[in-house]
Amino acid sequence: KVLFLGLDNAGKTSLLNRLKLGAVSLYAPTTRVNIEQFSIGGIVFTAFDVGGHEMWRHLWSDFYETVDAVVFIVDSADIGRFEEAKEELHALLEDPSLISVPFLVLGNKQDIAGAAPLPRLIDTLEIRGVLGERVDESDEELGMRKSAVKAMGCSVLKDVGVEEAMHWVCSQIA
Ligand SMILES: Nc1nc2c(ncn2[C@@H]2O[C@H](COP(=O)(O)OP(=O)(O)OP(=O)(O)O)[C@@H](O)[C@H]2O)c(=O)[nH]1
Ligand SMILES: [Mg+2]
Repeated sequence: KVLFLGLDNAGKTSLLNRLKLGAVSLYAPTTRVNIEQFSIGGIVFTAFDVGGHEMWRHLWSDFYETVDAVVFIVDSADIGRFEEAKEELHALLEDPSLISVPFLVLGNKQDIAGAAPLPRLIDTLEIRGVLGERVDESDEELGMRKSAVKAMGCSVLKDVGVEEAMHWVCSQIA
């Protein structure tokens, strides 16, 4: 079970359809949640794609208990919303019920000219200190994590980096 989270317009529903159907089209903003199944590398995934609009974010926590991985998707070109994305991401990383859940931070929309490259995204989201298999216990804020955190870039639209991203997720839950 994998949970797709991130701000509205980040590309969660596009990723879901890329993985399930191998194609993307245009989707209305998600209201509540889409749940779909697909299989990758012999693993059957149930993906929960929860609406990213502020109106739906209170639903995110309904899924924390059941998930094996979180994919947090960021629109790498929407620089004006990095602060908001950072706040939501850090709240998730610090949530006690997600402490043993691996996180993939996915810098989507790398195809857009002017999109923040991955290293810049990592710095802006202030996640350099949590990346890795296991977090340094001395990190005061985020040092409680017991699972891996990884950051990768991709373009769901162009289908670049998506397979690699899901490989990493598979490696964490298999
Ligand atoms: N250029 C570009 N656009 C993308 C990419 N992925 C998604 N988009 C576009 O981003 C917009 C939002 O995509 P959605 O998948 O609907 O976003 P969402 O995260 O599900 O948004 P909510 O349902 O509101 O939470 C759409 O116009 C997509 O076509 C990408 O890799 N590159
Ligand atoms: Mg959506």
